Amino acid sequence: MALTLEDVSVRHPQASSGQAAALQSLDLRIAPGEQLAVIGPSGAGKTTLLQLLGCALRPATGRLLLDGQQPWTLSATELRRLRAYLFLAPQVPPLPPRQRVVTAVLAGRLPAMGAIESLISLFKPQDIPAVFEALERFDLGDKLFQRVDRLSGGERQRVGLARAMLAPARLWLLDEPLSSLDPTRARQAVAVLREQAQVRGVTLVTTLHQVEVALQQFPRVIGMRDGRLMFDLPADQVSPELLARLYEQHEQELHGAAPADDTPPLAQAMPVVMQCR
Ligand SMILES: Nc1ncnc2c1ncn2[C@@H]1O[C@H](COP(=O)(O)OP(=O)(O)OP(=O)(O)O)[C@@H](O)[C@H]1O
Repeated sequence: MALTLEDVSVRHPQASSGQAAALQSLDLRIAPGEQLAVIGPSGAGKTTLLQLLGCALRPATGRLLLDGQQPWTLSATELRRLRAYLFLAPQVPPLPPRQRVVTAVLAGRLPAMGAIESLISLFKPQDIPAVFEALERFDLGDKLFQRVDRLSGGERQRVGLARAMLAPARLWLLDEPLSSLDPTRARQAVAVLREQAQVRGVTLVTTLHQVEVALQQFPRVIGMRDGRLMFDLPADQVSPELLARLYEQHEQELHGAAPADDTPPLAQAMPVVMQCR
């Protein structure tokens, strides 16, 4: 899927009137099948950018084009059809705690299913081999029939990523997909995601706090700060000076520490958006 942003600004509906726009005058072009990482300090607008691309938030000004179409000018039916091709994975996957892993992963297929098929899938999982294969890619084949609430945070996050393998999407938007993974698992997960995106011709945009992973494993890296694009470069052209400027006054985030998060634990565990419909 091709993505174009022309002078786009975005405001969160809940933002106070004095609050600056979360995205400001963004111009961006992403070709079909491209893979890129978005980095920047906490509050830079990375998640907002994914929400915009996933049609969860609409531009306040400017134009967003997905495969040449302006989603917000489409009819409700056409928008729903377009959203079926978008896979937006939040940092904390919204997995129902009592659900079996197999059902949770199959939920990735829901946008391609009719109502009756969806219901059947909920009670009698279909195509278990495809789910097993998806889980195996993330080293989770033995968790197929495990309950979601018996998984560790890292396992849950990988189940959320395995969902992408079942989704009929042409655009994967992954928000901090590695935040609960150790460095080895993180690298493996990125390798799987990149390989599978390439095989399927899927465009892949991911936000990352791990700057090293972004630079070493992605061909194109976007640096954001204060809702603006600071740079958009091939990874090998992102210099230490650029990074120092991007993370000025947030140096601990550049050097691997997760940003301080004062969100209460319950709110962190709340589901956000997995599939835009
Ligand atoms: N629901 C919301 N209502 C109002 N303002 C919001 C909302 N979500 C985010 N913002 C604001 O929008 C700006 C961008 O936030 P965003 O979550 O996109 O940043 P981020 O780069 O993803 O940060 P982090 O790395 O901490 O996840 C911030 O100033 C933030 O306070």
